[in-house]
Amino acid sequence: MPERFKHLSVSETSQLQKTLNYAVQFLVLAFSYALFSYLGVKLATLTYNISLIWPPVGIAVALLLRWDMRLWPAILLGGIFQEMVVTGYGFLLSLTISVASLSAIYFACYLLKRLHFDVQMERSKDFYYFTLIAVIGCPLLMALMGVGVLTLNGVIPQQDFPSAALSWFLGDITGMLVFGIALLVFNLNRLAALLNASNLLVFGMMLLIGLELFVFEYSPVAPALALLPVLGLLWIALRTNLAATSWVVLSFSALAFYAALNHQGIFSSLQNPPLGTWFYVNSLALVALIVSVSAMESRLESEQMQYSIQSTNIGTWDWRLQDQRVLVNSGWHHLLGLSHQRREISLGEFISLVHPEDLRIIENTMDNYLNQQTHEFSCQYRMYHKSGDWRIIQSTGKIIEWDLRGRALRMCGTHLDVTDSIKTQQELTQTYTFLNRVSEQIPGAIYQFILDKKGHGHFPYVNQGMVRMLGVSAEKLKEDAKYGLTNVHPDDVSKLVKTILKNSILGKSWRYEFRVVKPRAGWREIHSRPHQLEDGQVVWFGYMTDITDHKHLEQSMRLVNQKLQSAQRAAKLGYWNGNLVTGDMSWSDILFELYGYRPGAVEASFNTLLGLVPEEEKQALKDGMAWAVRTGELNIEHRIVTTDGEIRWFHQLAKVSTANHHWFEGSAQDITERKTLELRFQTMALTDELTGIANRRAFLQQLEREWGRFKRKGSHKVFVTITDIDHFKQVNDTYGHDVGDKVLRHFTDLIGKHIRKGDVFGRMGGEEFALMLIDSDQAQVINLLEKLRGIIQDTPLQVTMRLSVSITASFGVARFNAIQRNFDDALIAADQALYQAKGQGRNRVCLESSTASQPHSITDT
Ligand SMILES: Nc1nc2c(ncn2[C@@H]2O[C@H](COP(=O)(O)OP(=O)(O)OP(=O)(O)O)[C@@H](O)[C@H]2O)c(=O)[nH]1
Repeated sequence: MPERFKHLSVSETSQLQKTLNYAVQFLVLAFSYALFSYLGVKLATLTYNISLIWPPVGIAVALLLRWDMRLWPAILLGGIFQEMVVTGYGFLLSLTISVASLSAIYFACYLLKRLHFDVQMERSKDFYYFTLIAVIGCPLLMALMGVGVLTLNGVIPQQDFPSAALSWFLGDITGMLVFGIALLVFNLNRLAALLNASNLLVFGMMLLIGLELFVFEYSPVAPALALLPVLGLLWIALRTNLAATSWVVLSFSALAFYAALNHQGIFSSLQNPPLGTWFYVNSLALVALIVSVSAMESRLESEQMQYSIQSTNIGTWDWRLQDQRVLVNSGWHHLLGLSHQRREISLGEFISLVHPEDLRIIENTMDNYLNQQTHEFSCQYRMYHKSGDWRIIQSTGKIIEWDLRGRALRMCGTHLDVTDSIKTQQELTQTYTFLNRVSEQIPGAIYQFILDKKGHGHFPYVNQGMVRMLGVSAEKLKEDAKYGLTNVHPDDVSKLVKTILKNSILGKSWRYEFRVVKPRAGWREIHSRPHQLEDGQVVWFGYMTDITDHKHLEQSMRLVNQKLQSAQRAAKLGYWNGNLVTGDMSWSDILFELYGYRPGAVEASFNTLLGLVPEEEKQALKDGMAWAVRTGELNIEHRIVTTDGEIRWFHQLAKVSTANHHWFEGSAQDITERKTLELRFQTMALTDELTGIANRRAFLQQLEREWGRFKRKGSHKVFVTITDIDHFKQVNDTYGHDVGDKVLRHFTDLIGKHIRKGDVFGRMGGEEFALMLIDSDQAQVINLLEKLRGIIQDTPLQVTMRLSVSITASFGVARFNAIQRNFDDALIAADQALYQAKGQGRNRVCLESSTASQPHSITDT
């Protein structure tokens, strides 16, 4: 419960409190039951201890109804006490009478509770229930049972049964009507509210009248005096409430009975004063209570009506047609900004406040009503407000009185200021129209879709776009969402329905594509998000677009892409882009494939690429990338080892696209085939085809490089040797050119096997070869050449089983030296030494003259 309503709530009571309450109430009920029994017997006993005033029943019923029905044992206890102690019956008889009384009392209370009886008795219905059940029914039952028990037990002779029962019945009626009701509706607040001057005056007068009842003996004016309390009580009943009336009735009755029983006052001269008093008091009480309840009920109703009208700011008017007066309430004045001074205005004044243009409307509406074409007068017209505005008033009324000729005498109605609500309505209509127009300009459709708990859907709102796209009228869509499926492609209907139901459960943003066959066959896309309403419905607000063109474009794009991919695959060309500083990259699918991966199987990055590159090339690739970052261009060839272990060549070409961010767009092409060919050509260009060793050009390139090195540092030792097979022409001539070729290969094989890796061996042409030896001493060189010479001489070529060919070779050696102008000079010097070796008989090694003083043979002859 909110904090501010806390004071309205009934505070919780603990079990102990409840028990204590019960105990106190029990004692009060038992005690008062016994006490008032005693008083009843003492005050108004007729015969057989039967009293004409029997308050205990009233007390018992009132307290059971007000407090707790479970208090019934207190009644039993009080009853037994009373019968035994006050009346003097035996225990069994007392118990029997008490049980009989209790059962009648309990039954009456139970019946009232079942009828939802309200103890405040604010409605006449409750008063009549109480009168019938508690005031008449219960006493009748009790009298019959109580007197019956006494008669059966011989306490009352049978012939006295009717009179005793009647007395008992009458006594209980007084107890219920006078005591019971007073106790039932007792309410201090309601009593306190009556303490004003006029009420106190009437109460005082009533007291005086009461005194008169027993002070004066019989007088001729007694009947007239007896009427005075009737008037006083009626005044109280009409002007006050039931609580006050019932207590005045109680006080007055007590006085009247006291007077009657003491044979005093105005009833003392009656033939049967107590019975006369009984009838007087009880009829007076009944009338006063009925009047009080009715007056209170209508007062409460009119108060409720009045407060309701006040709280709603409704103006009321009451038009008396005979003299053209109009009675209006404060709300009516308030609506027009007038201060409420006059309850009554003339019809002329009323009409003068109506907008002249609206008088005709009022006349027509009134005519229609008077001609019984409408069941009430209801129309809107403008009335002048004190602030200078015209307010729109909703006026509703009905004729409530006619004269004998059927002419209207009085018409009542209400005024309600509907200016603001009409303005709001107009604004809403304008906004709705505006939004509708705007929505028609949107290149799509917007809608509201609701799915109820039973799975039934409809579109409370669709714009014209929706009608165009689905080819179904807005009315049909509003009626049932199933019409929206009319033109959906048959293959897509069940999928669409399923996804709607699924989305209603998931409650997430939703996008779905489906096909329609009419009015423009193609694709539609819906976007929306569902909201679960409190009543279990799901509502979507969304939009729909025609994506047919987009779909066609997408399809052709896909086709182009497929072709492009095929072309790239054929060209072994992949694309990438990325930041060459951070190494973040993205690769095309083809590039993944070229690197040996499934697309997306690894993270596309520079590091992944680097991981594929052979160890010896990693640095070169890094350098290439760093160079690209500086220059904005990348052009590098490198190898990678694919996941299959295959070595492949790639050519990376890229240009920077966003310089600040080192963002490059590039391609990587697998150039393995071209590269292999290129390398083969390169090798061929520098290799002697017949022998497979370096050709003249390759040898001279190397020689030139070494010459450069020699020139840079003088200590560099380089020996150049020219060697030539002796009498090779004879070999050719004798065994043929093919054998000559084999001999040449045999010769190079022998030398190749015995030189170091760093030495360079090349064919200078024909049967002439050159050998460059680096970083060796002269002695080591001579030793090597001598060794080679010996091996050649001693290792004939086994051409066939029968034919072996022996050869010898001559060697001319020269060393790079400072006198030489270039490496050619060294070659010439070596050639001269060879020439000398040939001249000295061949199969020998000769050193050129600058190395020795004269070219001289090293070989022992
Ligand atoms: N089979 C074969 N013979 C070649 C090739 N190139 C050159 N020749 C031959 O080598 C021979 C060289 O002969 P010569 O220059 O007269 O020298 P030689 O016969 O070796 O005599 P000396 O050098 O003086 O000992 C010629 O007969 C050339 O035809 C070749 O590639 N294959």
